[in-house]
This record gives sequence, C-alpha cells and structure tokens, in this order.
Amino acid sequence: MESVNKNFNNAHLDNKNSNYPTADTQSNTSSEEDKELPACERSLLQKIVRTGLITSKHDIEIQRRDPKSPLFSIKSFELLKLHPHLLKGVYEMGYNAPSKIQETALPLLLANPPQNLIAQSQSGTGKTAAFVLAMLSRVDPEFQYPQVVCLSPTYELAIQTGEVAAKMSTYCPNIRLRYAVRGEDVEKGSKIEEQIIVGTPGKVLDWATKYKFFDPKNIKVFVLDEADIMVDTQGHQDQSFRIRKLLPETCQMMFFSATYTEDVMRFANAIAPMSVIIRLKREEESLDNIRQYYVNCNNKEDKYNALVNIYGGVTIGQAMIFCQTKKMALWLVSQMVEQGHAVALLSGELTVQQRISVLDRFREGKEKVLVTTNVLSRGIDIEQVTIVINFDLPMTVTRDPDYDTYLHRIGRTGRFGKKGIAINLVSGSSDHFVLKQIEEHFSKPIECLNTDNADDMEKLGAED
Ligand SMILES: Nc1ncnc2c1ncn2[C@@H]1O[C@H](COP(=O)(O)OP(=O)(O)OP(=O)(O)O)[C@@H](O)[C@H]1O
Repeated sequence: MESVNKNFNNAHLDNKNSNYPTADTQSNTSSEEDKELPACERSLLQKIVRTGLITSKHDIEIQRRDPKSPLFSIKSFELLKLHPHLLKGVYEMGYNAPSKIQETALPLLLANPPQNLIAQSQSGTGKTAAFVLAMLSRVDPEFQYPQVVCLSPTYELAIQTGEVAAKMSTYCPNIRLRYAVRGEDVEKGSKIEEQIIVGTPGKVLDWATKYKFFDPKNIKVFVLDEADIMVDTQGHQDQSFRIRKLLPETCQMMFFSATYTEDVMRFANAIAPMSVIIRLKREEESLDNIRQYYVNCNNKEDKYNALVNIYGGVTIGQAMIFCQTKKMALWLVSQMVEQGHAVALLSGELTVQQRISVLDRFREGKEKVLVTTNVLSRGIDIEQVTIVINFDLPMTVTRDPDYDTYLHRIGRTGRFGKKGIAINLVSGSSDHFVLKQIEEHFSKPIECLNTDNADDMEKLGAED
C-alpha cells in the first residue's frame, strides 16, 4: 500500500511552480507603491521561508471548560505513546522536543476520550505539526475511507499542510491523504478511499454533500486551520459550519488560529464547543539584538554606491533591501544586475507561484540579496537574514515615520542569539528628521556609518 507522500496523485506537489493559481491572487499593479500582501499570502510565504520554530518566553494560558478532564504537558514526544513509525517520522523531521504549544496541545489532542481544542499562537510556533501528528495518530489504517477532515483557507495552504503530513508519515505506509482543492476531481459515483482529506471548505462541502464521495459520519477528527484567515474570507465560515453539522457528535474538533479576535472566538465556539482553549502570547519583535546604522547619501546613485560598498564589505549571511516604491526597487535591481550581482526581486506584481519561487531561491541561498517593497514589510521573518537595509526609510503617505513598519522590517522575535544589523540610507533633511524621530521613538541609538571608511566597514563584521 502506498504511503501518504506517494499518494498525492490528485495534487501538484512535484512541481510547485507549475500549477499554482494566479489570477485571483495577483496584487494590484496599478499603484506606484506595493500594497501589503493579503493575510493568506503572508501566511503562506512565511511558511515557505521559515526554517525553524519560533520559541516563546511566555507561558501557555489555559482556559479549561471541563475541570474533570486531565490536563498536563509533556516534555518529550516519547511520552505521547505514539506509534513507533510515527515517532520515527517526527524525529526524522528534526523535532527533538515538543514546542511550547505542542507540550500542552498534544496530550489534549491525543487524549481519550477525545477533547475539543481551540489553540491560538502566532505563526511559526508549531501548530501545524501538532494537529498533523494528532490527525495521523487518530487514523485507523485498516479502514479505507476518510476519517479525518482538515480545512485550510486556500489551495496553497492546504498543500503546505499535506506536505507536513507526507513527511511525518514517511514510515506509515498505510495512511493515505487526498487533497480536496480546486482543480481536483473524483470520478462520479466513486468513493474516496484515503483516510485523510485536506482541502478548502467549498470543495470539501461539495464532496460531502453534492457528490457524496465520502460519508461525513465516519469522520473522527475535524481540523480547522488558519481560522483567522477563514473568518476574513467570504463564505468560508458558513461552509465550514455546514460541514461541521454533518459530522457525528463524537467527532473531535481542533481549531487553530494565529490571532484571538472576537470574530475568531465566535467562530471557534460555533465549530468547537466545550473546548479547552489554549493560548500562547505573541513574542514581540524587538530591536534589542540589532545594531542600527545610518549612511549619509546625497541621492539615489550615492545610496547605490553605499550599498555596493556594504555588499562588498560584508560577506556573511544574507541581506534584505527595502525600497518604498516598485519603481525604485526595479531601478536598484537593474543597477545591481548590470554590475554582476546576484539579486532577487520580490514585488507586488508577481504571481503567488513567482513569489514562492523567489523566496525558495533566497532561502536556499541562491541569491544573497533580496530587494523588496512593502509587500514583505510585515510578518515575514526570514531567519538567515543578517542585514536589513532601508534603501528608503519607511514612511506613511503623509511622509511621517512609519514606526511599525520599521520594527517589522528589522526587528526580531526573541530568538536566542540572533543578532542583526540594520542600515538606513538617508538623503536630505526630511530623511534625517524621520531618522531622528525613529531613533527617539525606540530609544535605541542609530550610529553613523561611513561606507568609504575601512574601519567603519570592519565594524559591520564584528560580533558586538
Ligand atoms: N517540535 C518541533 N521542533 C522543531 N521544529 C519544529 C517543531 N514543531 C514544528 N517545527 C518547525 O517549526 C516551523 C513552524 O512550525 P509550524 O508550521 O507547525 O507552525 P505553525 O504555528 O503552524 O505556523 P503557521 O501558522 O505559519 O502554520 C516549521 O518549520 C516546523 O517544521
């Protein structure tokens, strides 16, 4: 029998770049400034570029509905009494110990009788890995019909979840997964034999009700992922709820969200009543580990020269360069490419598939420099980036300092030992004024750097 990863014949895993939808996910290209990406795309790109866990200093907050049910946390995966093949898959993924959210979520998710769970923690804290492990553990591979349904807000996010399931179940050859996403079809009149369905709400609802490709009464686990994105998407809440109503009373509900707004909680309580609610406070970005500099420049050509000096002077790590407009980003990239530098450009007019491909290459180190606009200013955390350069300072439309964007561009979440360098290229008195305000706002010094001075440049490479 085939394992999960060998059985994604209804999806396009082999060539990420060939089948991603584009039309409805393209950004507006008409404006001069790139708009920020929609939440679902940000979430996807963040998953693509992330290479590790976001660890948290905070404690889990637990709101328990049923005081009789046991609640404990585990410090090792062994304590979960997983099937040995599943445990092997977990270790092979490099997960040595459970993350903070997993410590509390996993015993609950695997408990008998099954418990409903609502879990909220920021992206990157290990939610997907937690529910995928629970989904795989609950499957009975002896039976050839769907037992688990997992809903994701978009095609791409569903594929990401499926890929985690594929890896984790490498040694569980009898567990199989089916994608229920746009473009996938099941032969009319036939029944799905795979035990896990991962898909988008509309498609799953159609498969359950209109085509009856599977019997919802056999579903033991219902996962709703990225709930905050679901509530923002027209129709998803309603479709999810309609699916939920088809499921048996005993079905275990697992509800995951990166945020905890009123809308999300209303949705959560409708989907997963009588849940244990666990929350992990967001790890705030900070400038603590960042050395900040500014370089005096006369014009954009001067900025470019400064950049080339920095680029030549610092050989470690990777750099991200932020421009305020697409036009400026294009100009900068063309200059750098002309001089033979390997640079990548990420701007708003790219399709989802192009963005993924740019970020994949950057993450793999094929390009050392990524030039981007505000599309990436928020919520994308590329760990291996050691230098962030503000080719243009972040400003609001009224040309006031945009403190949030500054922090999001260069700040780091409290990951131990991650130092960074931020360099602001400033030209003209208004830039200087904005820089001064930024310095005062964060109460952190921004030092002057002369990129023509060898001693100054040496500072950049120094450890502290
Ligand atoms: N216990 C663990 N040990 C080490 N790495 C882990 C562990 N759990 C998850 N990871 C890794 O950490 C990263 C984030 O995990 P995961 O995708 O599960 O987080 P998430 O909270 O679901 O984030 P998102 O909301 O973006 O999906 C992934 O690269 C994942 O492989």
